[in-house]
Amino acid sequence: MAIRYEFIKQDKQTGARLGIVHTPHGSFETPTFMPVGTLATVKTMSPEELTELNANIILSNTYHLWLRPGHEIIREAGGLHKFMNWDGAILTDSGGFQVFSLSDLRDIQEEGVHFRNHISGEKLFLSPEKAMDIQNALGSDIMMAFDECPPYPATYDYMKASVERTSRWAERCLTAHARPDVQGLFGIVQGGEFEDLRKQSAQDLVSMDFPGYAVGGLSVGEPKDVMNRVLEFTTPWLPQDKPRYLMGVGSPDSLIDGAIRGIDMFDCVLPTRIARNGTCMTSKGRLVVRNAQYARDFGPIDENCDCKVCKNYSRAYIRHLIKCNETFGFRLTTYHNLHFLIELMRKVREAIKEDRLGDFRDEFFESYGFNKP
Ligand SMILES: CO[C@@H]1O[C@H](CNc2nc3cc4c(=O)[nH]c(N)nc4cc3[nH]2)[C@H]2OC(C)(C)O[C@@H]12
Ligand SMILES: [Zn+2]
Repeated sequence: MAIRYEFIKQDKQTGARLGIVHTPHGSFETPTFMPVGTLATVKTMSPEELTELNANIILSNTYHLWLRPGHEIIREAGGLHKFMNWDGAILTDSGGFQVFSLSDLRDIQEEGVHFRNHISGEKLFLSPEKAMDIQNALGSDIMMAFDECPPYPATYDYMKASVERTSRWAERCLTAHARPDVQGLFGIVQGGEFEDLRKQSAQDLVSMDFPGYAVGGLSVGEPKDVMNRVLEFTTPWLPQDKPRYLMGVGSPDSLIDGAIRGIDMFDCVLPTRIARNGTCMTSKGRLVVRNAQYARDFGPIDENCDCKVCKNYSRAYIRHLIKCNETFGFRLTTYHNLHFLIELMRKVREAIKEDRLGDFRDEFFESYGFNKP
């Protein structure tokens, strides 16, 4: 079996679950946060540092690797694990979202999507079969079905037609899947904020019996209360014995609120992206370390953090590096932000074990400043 989910327990205070996902490249406890490595690298981090951070699964991307360096090169290299020297688990997104978020001149047909390469401008075509061929070449442990992530907001009629096409595309992905023995394929639930369409999408995909399910079409600009409401009426339609993955979600409050609503896996570019402009996540909220107020601050980014960055480097030093555009500065803020989110998910799992995730949420939100009006 490529991917197997082991349900361990549900938190008594909330809908959060403790589980383990087993993959051909190792097992990991859930809920978990997955660092994003779009171009076969989690920007500025080495595989050894990712292991040191206890990152056991990372993301990469069909669309981006198809364009550069080309999936055939990665196939010849022996697959993505070998190419990037990463022996943990890898999940690849299918390109569905990237085509819609990065490219213009999109023409969506039943067969697939015609669009323009966002780098060279050349015309390209991506279909369920092509997306599966690329992911088969990459050899990721978890592959995503090729779907449409509709723009937010979208009309009911547009969303209904899109959900029905995404379900037909999911069927085609299952047919085109070459290695179900070593690669797990997740279906992606769509439907926007329409409860009946989310139910229809989930039921369509569950009837195809995927080894795992993603909730797509969120973190696309909708307010957080809309995301939370959509999760509340979507996750109950997903099987308890399969992993649930909320795509593109990464702020600390959304991770906790997603876990509370039954989500097991999360990914987002947020921690690594904001690190590269000198913004850090801390137990007291965001800290923009490049700001002048930290020029003579010789304390750590976060005095409640035990990461090697907070143990060995000061805000003043990191601010200096960032201001001088020194790569090492971005490595320090990235390492700390990834540690912060990975450590946050460890605390969430601990709270589930002790049936107190609701209390943990209140304490964390208070400290981080989310409850401030
Ligand atoms: C907060 O970071 C911004 O928000 C985007 C992440 N939000 C997101 N929602 C997603 C939905 C889907 C989906 O429905 N289907 C497939 N296949 N993949 C998806 C990937 C997704 N990622 C980041 O993407 C950009 C770079 C636009 O800004 C970031
Ligand atoms: Zn730290």
